[in-house]
Amino acid sequence: MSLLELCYVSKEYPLRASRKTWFKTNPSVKVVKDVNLTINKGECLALIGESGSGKSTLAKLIMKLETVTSGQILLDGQMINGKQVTDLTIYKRIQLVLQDSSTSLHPKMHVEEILKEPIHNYFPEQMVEWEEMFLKLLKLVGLDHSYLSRYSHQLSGGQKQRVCIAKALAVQPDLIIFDESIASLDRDSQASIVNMLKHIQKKEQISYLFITHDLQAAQTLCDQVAVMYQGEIVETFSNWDLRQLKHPYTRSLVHILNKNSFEEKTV
Ligand SMILES: Nc1ncnc2c1ncn2[C@@H]1O[C@H](COP(=O)(O)OP(=O)(O)OP(=O)(O)O)[C@@H](O)[C@H]1O
Repeated sequence: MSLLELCYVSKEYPLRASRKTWFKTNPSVKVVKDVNLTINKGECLALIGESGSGKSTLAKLIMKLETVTSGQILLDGQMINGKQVTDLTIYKRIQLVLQDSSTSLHPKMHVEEILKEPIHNYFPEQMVEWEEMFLKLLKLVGLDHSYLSRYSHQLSGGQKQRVCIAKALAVQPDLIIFDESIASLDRDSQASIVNMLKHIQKKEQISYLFITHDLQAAQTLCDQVAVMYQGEIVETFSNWDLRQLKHPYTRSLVHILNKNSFEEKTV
């Protein structure tokens, strides 16, 4: 059953920031082109593609951080890219975890306050049980209660990402978008967070849109992969068999992944 559907979604940016007049329109560039994409309930979809192919723009369009030029974004069949839907309604159902957690964590708030904020905003009636909720959230992301009193500068990169994930989970969303959320971490932290996300997804039945350059992580975590190339979704697949992939760009990516894992095994 589909949770999020993108129907012919496009985004154009003006090439220059000049003013439009009656005799002249600004030239624009289309960075997302008629994208059709579905994320089912409880599914994890990876979005891969070369730098500049439009992946983050797509995430921003879903989160209403950018306006759609044309097309529709539907959540449970309801259009969410119109003016009538408030940002709060969207953020209650969809959360975004970015690569650079330092921008998402207030430097003067300790972890307890960071986690309290979404619970206070979205579930004020549950504030009485907040202590229990914090501990559950921290446990889900592999941290213990001793982290509640720490400030973000007292956390490692991996721990900061875990707190950001806990903050997103506090809202009890249906979908979490991870935009290169583990890219800045070392290999061990990446593997550990990918395993943790897999565990959380199975336990909480949340859907993920996992934007990444890391094909190995996508293979471990995701049920389906969508490939973006120059603003278009050129292929969607669930079988990593090179012979079944059609687009040359996907084939070259998977070929490199297979070669690297063969070399790792033979070292
Ligand atoms: N506000 C903007 N104004 C004009 N062009 C923009 C704007 N934001 C993004 N772009 C352009 O849109 C294209 C897609 O950018 P986007 O950040 O979505 O790519 P991406 O696939 O996420 O890349 P990466 O993997 O490097 O993060 C790029 O060519 C970028 O320069």
